[in-house]
Amino acid sequence: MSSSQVAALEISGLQKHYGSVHALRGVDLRVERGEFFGLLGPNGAGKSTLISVVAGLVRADTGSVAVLGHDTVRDWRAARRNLGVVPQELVFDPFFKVLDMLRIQAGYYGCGKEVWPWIDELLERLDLAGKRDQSLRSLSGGMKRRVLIAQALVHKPPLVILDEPTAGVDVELRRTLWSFVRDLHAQGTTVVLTTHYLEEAQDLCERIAIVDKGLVRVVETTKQLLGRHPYRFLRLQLAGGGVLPEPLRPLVTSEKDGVLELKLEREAHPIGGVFQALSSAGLEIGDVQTRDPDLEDVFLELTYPGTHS
Ligand SMILES: Nc1ncnc2c1ncn2[C@@H]1O[C@H](COP(=O)(O)OP(=O)(O)OP(=O)(O)O)[C@@H](O)[C@H]1O
Repeated sequence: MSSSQVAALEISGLQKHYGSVHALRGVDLRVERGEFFGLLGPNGAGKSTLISVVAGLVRADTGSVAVLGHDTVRDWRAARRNLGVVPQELVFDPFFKVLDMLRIQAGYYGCGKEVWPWIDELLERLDLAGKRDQSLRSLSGGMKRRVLIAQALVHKPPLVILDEPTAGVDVELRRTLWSFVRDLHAQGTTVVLTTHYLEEAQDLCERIAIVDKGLVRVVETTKQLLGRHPYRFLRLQLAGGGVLPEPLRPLVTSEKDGVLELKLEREAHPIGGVFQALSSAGLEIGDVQTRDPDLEDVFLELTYPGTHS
């Protein structure tokens, strides 16, 4: 990955106020071409505002955005041609038929009949082929969401931004969508994803930015993020019950059906020490498991430090 090449997305010094709410406080972010990039953050962090600015739907107070080197204000046409955004909200004319709407949408990007086979492929891949002649208002919420995804891709943009694409959708659509997005990515499309399903982000994204209170707090590879977590978790069941010795009690994060989960600092609390303390207290271990932190643990630690104990 060379920083001398044109980035898929380059965001510099972005600030946005809504009245007295300072939604973006100077966001800098660079997404390289070909990346599968995650944008995570708690509710109200500013992710949707950021995406709306990139999409040209909201104007920033200061700062700039470039899509494949095209400034989204000065060179908005080229920027928009290179970008496909799947928004959270469903926005389209309910009286259009699915196929007509997609062809019209392609026309907005200056694309004609040459993309019709691609539109057919989109309908096929998103399991919409049987709905092509139905009006949008007659579709279920899940089907509408599929159309929204197709709509963002009609012009084959090299950068695709998906804002919470799986919020409230069923397992089948989630699977269809991810298999399709993985294929797009494998063919060279840059993908930026926001999701509250951290498991999805952990599985899919190569690099992740965590946004909080209008600022990018961390940008790291998913592997680095997971590795930076200073804890590991130990689940144990005591054979015949018993009470944990005093020094171990503050480490317990949960207790359910006789299974205790302890959060151990890697350096300060080696697992051997825990076993020794149990044995000195005359306690016998029935069952034991360790768990490395997942993205959810890291996320909570970074965005709500101290509250995740
Ligand atoms: N149109 C608007 N008018 C006023 N305030 C807004 C508007 N849109 C967003 N905000 C505020 O800006 C801040 C950032 O909101 P934003 O929707 O960008 O966050 P988010 O990270 O996308 O949250 P979520 O995960 O809940 O979608 C919040 O305090 C929100 O209330």
